[in-house]
Amino acid sequence: MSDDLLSLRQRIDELDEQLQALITERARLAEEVARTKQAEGEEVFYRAEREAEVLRGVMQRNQGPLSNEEMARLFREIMSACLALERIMNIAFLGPEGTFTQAAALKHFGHSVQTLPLGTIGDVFREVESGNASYGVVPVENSTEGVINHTLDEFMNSSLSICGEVELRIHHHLLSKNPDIRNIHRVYSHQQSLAQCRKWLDMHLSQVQQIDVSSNAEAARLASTDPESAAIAGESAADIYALGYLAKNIEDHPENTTRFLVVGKRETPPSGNDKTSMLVYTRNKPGALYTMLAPFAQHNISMSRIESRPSHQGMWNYAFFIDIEGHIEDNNVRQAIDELEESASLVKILGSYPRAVL
Ligand SMILES: C=C(O[C@@H]1C=C(C(=O)O)C=C[C@H]1O)C(=O)O
Repeated sequence: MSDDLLSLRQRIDELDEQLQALITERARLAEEVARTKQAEGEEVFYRAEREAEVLRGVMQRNQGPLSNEEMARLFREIMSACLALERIMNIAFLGPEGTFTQAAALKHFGHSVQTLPLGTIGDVFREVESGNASYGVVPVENSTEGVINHTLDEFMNSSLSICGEVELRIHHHLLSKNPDIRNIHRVYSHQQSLAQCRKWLDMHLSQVQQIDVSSNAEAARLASTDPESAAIAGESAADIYALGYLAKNIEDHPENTTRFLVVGKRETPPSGNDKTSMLVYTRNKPGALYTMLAPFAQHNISMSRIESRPSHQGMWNYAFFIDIEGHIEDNNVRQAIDELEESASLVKILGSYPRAVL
């Protein structure tokens, strides 16, 4: 080994030692925070708003060469490990193991949590409501396929609050036990993923049967038992079921992103850069939508999403899911909602939460 390389490695060793000592000191402080919370009778140890603030600080201070996201991801894991000293959290998600929802849960909470796979979006809500899981993670919209109605509908009857959002770039791969694409006769995947790879499938596997199954992870499991088949799924499913890659990143839109929501029992205080989601029921009368939206315009509040769903409460009533910028504790948001309550049949605040950092 050259002297140059040797001395560089010595410097790295010294830095690692310092880093490790600092991480240990940080972990001790987190333990002290836990004792303080306990002494103050606090039951909730996870603080979404504080974590968002820490991660934003990391990104603001970063000057490269690591990207902001890479640096924040490292701190994400340090915080996750520190929080696990206070309490190991159980995170319910739309399973099985290996779904994108699990990847979203780990992206948001880091890897020092326990993830609990559940069969349906409704089960995720029930498990958090009953207290068996601390938080739940469910998909809410995809940039190519649109909104996930099951999730929106659950909010109509649930008392849970949204306490976070996660955005995940979705990359689909063609995975199989078989090394030769010419031997593939069936492709398994969730119907949304088949739709997201439609052009690629038409071009490369137009003669092959497409089988729509309950999740991408289930597709990967099936492909692991059937060597004449392939699955369209993500990287974690490939790892879990030991499948090889026949083609990578086969999604039609490279910017394909899915947004997930984190639900819990606690309302989240302001983090300094927040969003608020609400459900607004209106009567079907002329100008209802216009009247509903006017307070947001008057108070200079940006709206990032509006979706309508049948309210299931009388044939002509609608429920609108609205996301705005700002926190319910901000004056302008509070005022706009007070005004909105005068015209709408019902306004249900689903939660104010930090805008996705990572
Ligand atoms: C240490 C705390 O508890 C948890 C751990 C955090 C951390 O490691 O920075 C931040 C927020 C909490 O989820 C805290 O509340 O400050």
